[in-house]
Amino acid sequence: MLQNMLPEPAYRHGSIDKIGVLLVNLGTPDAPDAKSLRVYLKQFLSEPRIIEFPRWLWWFILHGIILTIRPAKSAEKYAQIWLPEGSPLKIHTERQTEQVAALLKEQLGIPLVVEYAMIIGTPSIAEQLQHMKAQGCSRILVLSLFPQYAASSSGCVLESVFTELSKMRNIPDIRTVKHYHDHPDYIAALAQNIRDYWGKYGKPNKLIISFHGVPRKTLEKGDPYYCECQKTGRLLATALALTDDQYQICFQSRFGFSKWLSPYTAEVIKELGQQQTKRIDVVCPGFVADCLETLEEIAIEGKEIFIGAGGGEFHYIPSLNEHPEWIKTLGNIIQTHLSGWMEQQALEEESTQSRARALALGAEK
Ligand SMILES: C=CC1=C(C)c2cc3[nH]c(cc4nc(cc5[nH]c(cc1n2)c(C)c5CCC(=O)O)C(CCC(=O)O)=C4C)c(C)c3C=C
Ligand SMILES: [Fe+2]
Ligand SMILES: [Fe+2]
Repeated sequence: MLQNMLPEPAYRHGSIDKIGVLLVNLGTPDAPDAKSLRVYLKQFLSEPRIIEFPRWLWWFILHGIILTIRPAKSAEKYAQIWLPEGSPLKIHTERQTEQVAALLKEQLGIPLVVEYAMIIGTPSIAEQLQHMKAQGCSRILVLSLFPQYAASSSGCVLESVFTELSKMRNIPDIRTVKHYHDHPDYIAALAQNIRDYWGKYGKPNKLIISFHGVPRKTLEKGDPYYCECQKTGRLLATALALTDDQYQICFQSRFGFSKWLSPYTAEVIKELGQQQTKRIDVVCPGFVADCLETLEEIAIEGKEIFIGAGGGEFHYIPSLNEHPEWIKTLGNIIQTHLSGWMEQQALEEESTQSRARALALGAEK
């Protein structure tokens, strides 16, 4: 449909094309207030890959109930974790992007354009793809920052990317990373982060490995998310040499009344509290940046549940954030997926330079 194509920057002969890397995370509200939360939740909960429910019925539930109650309640939660510089999710994603860009520049010696985008809110995937094209990127690698693939997380990233590409006249070469749940470097970074924590604060009686939940129905419909979470959890426990009774995998953040993946983190924590467990540590390997779901739901609410039920010490182990092993891992995953492109880029640069030299010689004569 030609008339729907987006305007294109003018084609320039002989310009050196660049390679771009786009890191994508979920997105976060602009401020911890009810107005910003309303905008954020409306966009989030209108996404068909997040809410698989008949559209017309959902429209009434969303506008009639959820968007009248939830924004104020969620804003109060966000206010408890908001940093002076802004939302933790955004701050960590920005820092990860800057740090991996610096690492790749040092390792590869050729300039890459490294940006981040969000599924919900800003900067959007659409605007960042356009921005990268405007900077001359003719090859773009999109890395979904969710380690485990779910239709509602990495699936959303891929759909947004392909929708935006479908509107372009001059479509860049594109590569995508949909998951890396069992990548040895990711598992090693998670294990190192935990060992660093235990080195400072000692070890718990049990390690709770908690992932964001999704509706149970999605597993029955073929979503690999549950199995990928189990595999990450198992590999992590093996890397830490934990026995079966020293760890438990569970799922948090249930939304609504339908069955979600289980066991539910809140119930597991409560039971361990009731059994008067001396100490539990919770880690959330599905979130590579700390956010509302880790800092509020686990570190604040989870702690209240455990202590309230009679448990002893509760520790939340921070996400990978800017851990050096994680930045190295990101760099390694990116480099693996750029294979072939780097060599092509070097050849193109060489031929553009020799053409420029030949033209300059011709002009001298
Ligand atoms: C309503 C259904 C939801 C599905 C399905 C879902 C999947 C899903 N989400 C993440 C990661 C994050 N979710 C975050 C917040 C959040 N999640 C939902 C609902 C669903 N998520 C809501 C309504 C919210 C908003 C907060 C609230 O009102 O409770 C966040 C935190 C964002 C932040 O700003 O800090 C993350 C990250 C994954 C990985 C996932 C599927 C696997
Ligand atoms: Fe979520
Ligand atoms: Fe939550």
